[in-house]
Amino acid sequence: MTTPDSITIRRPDDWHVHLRDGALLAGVAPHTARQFARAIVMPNLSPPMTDVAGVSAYRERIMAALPAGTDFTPLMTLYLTDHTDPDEVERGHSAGVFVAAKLYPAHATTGSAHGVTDVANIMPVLARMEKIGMPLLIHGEVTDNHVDIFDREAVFIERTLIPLVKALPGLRVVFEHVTTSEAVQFVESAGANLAATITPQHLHINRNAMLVGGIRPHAYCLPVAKREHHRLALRKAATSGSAQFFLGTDSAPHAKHLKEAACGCAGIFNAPFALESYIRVFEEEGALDKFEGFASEHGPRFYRLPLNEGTVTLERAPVTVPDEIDVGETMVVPFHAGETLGWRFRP
Ligand SMILES: NC(=O)N[C@@H](CC(=O)O)C(=O)O
Ligand SMILES: [Zn+2]
Ligand SMILES: [Zn+2]
Repeated sequence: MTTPDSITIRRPDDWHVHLRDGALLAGVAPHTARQFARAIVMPNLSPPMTDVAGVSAYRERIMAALPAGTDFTPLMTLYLTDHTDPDEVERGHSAGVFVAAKLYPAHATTGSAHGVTDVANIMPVLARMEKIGMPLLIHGEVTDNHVDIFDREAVFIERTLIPLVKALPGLRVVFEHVTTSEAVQFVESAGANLAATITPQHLHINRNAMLVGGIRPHAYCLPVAKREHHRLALRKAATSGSAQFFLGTDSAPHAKHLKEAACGCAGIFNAPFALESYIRVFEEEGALDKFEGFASEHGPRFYRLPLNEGTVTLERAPVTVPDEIDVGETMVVPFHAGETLGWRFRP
């Protein structure tokens, strides 16, 4: 229901999030569990989550880190390496331990050192995933030193995605955190087996936010924010009503001192005000009626999971995002730090 003062939607899910582990987990996970019924939890821990036992134990740690009575379901993922065994993938999927597997090109992003060096190495795994209907989630950037960092997503489409989709047309693929008009066009032209997640930061900022007036590490994530015309293409895709685009925050907290450093970490912590951030985009685009599809319907349909029961409400009210958030052991600077957003989340 949408009124001028509030909007109530089916409970949403976050289809791409980093909940971290160890000392950070208990400070980070409740922010996601407060807003979302379910979340696709990324496996790029140290060491990465590469087998059934590891993913299963991580799931237990997540549940143990949440306050008692929290109604939240982590949807776990497997981290693919050059050595992943197709039988292990199928075993974990049929046991319900992981719902999807994640392809990180080696050295593309945070925690990807053990990723895949060449997609050719995992073709038997991907063929098995196609057969059992298990989604493949992709960080879509090439890592070639000769390719400019702002072009790495577009080049990945040409070099890797197009051949992959051609070789395995039945494989269901989520192109994660898309940042370019090329990615939007590719997804739209690829058909129903392809979908994409879009983060709040890539809807709000272009690369100027990171580089004008000084270097701003808290606007740095991967894939890096691009030119304005790309941001506009992403806003159009997210608010279009197309079932191929859905919510995935890519909330990726790093300690403040690790971002404000000579070599700062990639990742933006947006979980605490994720829905407030997204809804502002839908409002600005005159597309509040498309918000529920993006946040609560397109994702579960692609993953072939039931839609959530229950609702959440966002009401118009000024909400100021704190400069820093204590996640237990350390402080993290959230996305929109110090800004006032126009909506308040009500569970
Ligand atoms: N998005 C990021 O900039 N960082 C993510 C990794 C990722 O999703 O690529 C992280 O784990 O920190
Ligand atoms: Zn990524
Ligand atoms: Zn991510």
